[in-house]
Amino acid sequence: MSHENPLSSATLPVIDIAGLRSADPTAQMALAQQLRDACERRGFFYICNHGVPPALIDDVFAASRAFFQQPMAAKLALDKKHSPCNRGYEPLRAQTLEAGAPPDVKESYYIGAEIPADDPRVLAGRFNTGPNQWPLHPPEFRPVMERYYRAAYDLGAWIVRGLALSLDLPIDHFQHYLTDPAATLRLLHYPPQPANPQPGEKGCGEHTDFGGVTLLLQDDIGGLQVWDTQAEAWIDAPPVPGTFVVNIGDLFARWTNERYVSTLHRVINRSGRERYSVPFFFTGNLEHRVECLPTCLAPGETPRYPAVTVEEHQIACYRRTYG
Ligand SMILES: O=C(O)CCC(=O)C(=O)O
Ligand SMILES: [Fe+2]
Repeated sequence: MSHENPLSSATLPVIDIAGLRSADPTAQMALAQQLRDACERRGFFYICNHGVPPALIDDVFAASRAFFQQPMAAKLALDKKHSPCNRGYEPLRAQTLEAGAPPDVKESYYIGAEIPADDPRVLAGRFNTGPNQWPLHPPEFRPVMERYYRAAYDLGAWIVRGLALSLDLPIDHFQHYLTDPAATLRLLHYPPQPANPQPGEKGCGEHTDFGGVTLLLQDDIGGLQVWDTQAEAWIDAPPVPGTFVVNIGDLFARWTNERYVSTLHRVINRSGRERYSVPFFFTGNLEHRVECLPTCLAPGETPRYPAVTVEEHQIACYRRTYG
């Protein structure tokens, strides 16, 4: 698929989510309304007042830069190929998010919940479940990423609760999905777009995200673009200090029968500088069965997707983008 259409000047909304955690039902419902509008429109928005300490976010970027700036041999010692559960370093051009396009010009590092090798779920071979690979350099990498993983998980769970309210469901509707989450923290590093790129070559090919919601931190470089179906154009999602970019993933499109859209996006780093970003893919309990929500099926409508477990869905998505 190729969309070389002009850029739209439209902007994505910034939603102040302080009310969500307030335990004030009026504030929560007002917020649910804003989330509903943003999710029905484009499935992409910014959030501010999210409660994740700025110093922690700075530490995440600093540790990520320090890791990627090491010699290749040090990074390859932690190659994700050594991990049965997809944890660790992935070199440039290892993943192809856009079918038919050249591989993505990004390197990355995968981190998940730390689950010991003798845990019954690991012994049973659950997808992406197990211990992390932790680099020795920089020394603060592990404590920083573990703190951030918890903070991002907590925030993601609040967004999912807000989405429940936005769909006229009880705030704890997704409680089973929120237990034992298979959430993935990924560090990304994009070198500048090559001077003579292959046709269709990009930092990150156009794709939708696999999970429930994605919480994205980006540095000040820019390059993220979101496809606007109505305008048939790409919208820039520029860096906005103090915010996360949040987007709906495929699981919410399935739950809502596409009332909430899992929107195409891509990254082209035309800045001439290095770009760093940090997506947190909030994927939830692998055993949870995802099927059309009763509040998303009008009389006479049929579900567009068969029921699927989170695990089955994740396995299919990884297979598709890793050949
Ligand atoms: O780097 C970014 O800004 C976006 C990355 C992304 O879309 C992804 O990893 O799924
Ligand atoms: Fe994405």
